[in-house]
Amino acid sequence: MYSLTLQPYDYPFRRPLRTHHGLWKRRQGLLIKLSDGQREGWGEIAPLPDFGSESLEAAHEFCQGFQGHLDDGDIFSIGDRYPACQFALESAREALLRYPNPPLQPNFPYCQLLPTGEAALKRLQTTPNDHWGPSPCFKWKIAVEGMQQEQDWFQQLLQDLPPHSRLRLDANGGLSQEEAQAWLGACEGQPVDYLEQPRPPEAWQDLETLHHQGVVPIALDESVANLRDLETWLQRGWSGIIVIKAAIIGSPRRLRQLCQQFQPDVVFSSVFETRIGRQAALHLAQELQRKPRALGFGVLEAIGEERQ
Ligand SMILES: O=C(O)CCC(=O)c1ccccc1C(=O)O
Ligand SMILES: [Mg+2]
Repeated sequence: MYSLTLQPYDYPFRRPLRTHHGLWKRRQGLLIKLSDGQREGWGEIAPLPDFGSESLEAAHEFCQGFQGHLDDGDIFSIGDRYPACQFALESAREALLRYPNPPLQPNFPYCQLLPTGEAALKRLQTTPNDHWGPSPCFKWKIAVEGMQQEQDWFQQLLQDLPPHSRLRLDANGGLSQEEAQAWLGACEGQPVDYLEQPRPPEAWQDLETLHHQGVVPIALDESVANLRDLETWLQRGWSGIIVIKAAIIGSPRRLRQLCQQFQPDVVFSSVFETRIGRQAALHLAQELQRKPRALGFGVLEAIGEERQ
C-alpha cells in the first residue's frame, strides 16, 4: 500500500510555441508522490489532449478517486482512457523501487527545438556555432505558414546550420499529400533526419506511401500517441521511425513489451513536462531506444526555463 499526494502545477513558457495545432503558452500538469513509509517516488501527469490523451481535469479527478491510498493492483489496472495517469503512477512506483534515485543522464545527445518560422533563422544567426556542440541536431516546425514561404526559409536554414548539423522537420499532421511530396523533394540530399508526421493520423496510407518513396524517412508521432495505435502500426510492419512521447503513451510496462516484441526504431520526445516526467522518460529511452538518435528533449531554449 502506498500513500498518494497530488501537486498541481501551471507555468507559462517564456516563449510561447507555434505549431500546426496552434499557439501554446503554458504547461499545466500534476506531480504525484507515492510513499510507502520509508521510500518515495515521484511521477508526473502532463496530458496532451491534442494528441488524444485524457484532459488534466479528468486525470486529476481520477487520481482524487484513490483518496490518498493505492496499491500495485490499482496501478496496473488503470484504464486505457487515462494514459498519462498510467505513465505517471507506474513511473512513480519505479522511482520508489529505485529509491534513493540518482539523477540519470543517458548518453544520447538532445535535438534542439528551434523557434517556429523565421525566428529559427534569427536564432541560428545570433548563436555562436560552438554553443550547439560538435554535431548538433535541430527540429523545426512546419505547416504553420504558407508552404512557399516555409520552403524559402528552409533553404536559408540549410545555409545557416552549423557544420555537421542534422535537421528534423515536424509538420504535426498539417500538410496535404502534395505538399508532403514537395517537402520530400526539398529534403532530398540534405542533412535531414526525417520528416515527422506530414499527414494526419487518419491518412495512414499516405504516410506509408511517403515512407516507401525512400527519399527521407518518415517519423510517426500523432499517429502513435497511445499503445493501441502503436501496436496497430507495428503489427502492420511499419519500418520507419516512431516518436515516443512517453508521458502520454500509457503504461511503461506494456511499452517495454511492445518494444521487445517488435524492436522498432524509436526516438523519445518531450511533451514539455517538468524534470520529474523527463527523468522517467529518459530512463525508458535509455532502456528502449536502440539507435543512438538525438532525444527530443532539447526544448528549454524554445519554451524557456521551467519555473519549478
Ligand atoms: O520532439 C522534439 O524534438 C521536441 C518536442 C516536440 O516537438 C513536441 C513537444 C510537445 C508537444 C508536441 C511535440 C511534437 O513533437 O509535435
Ligand atoms: Mg511531433
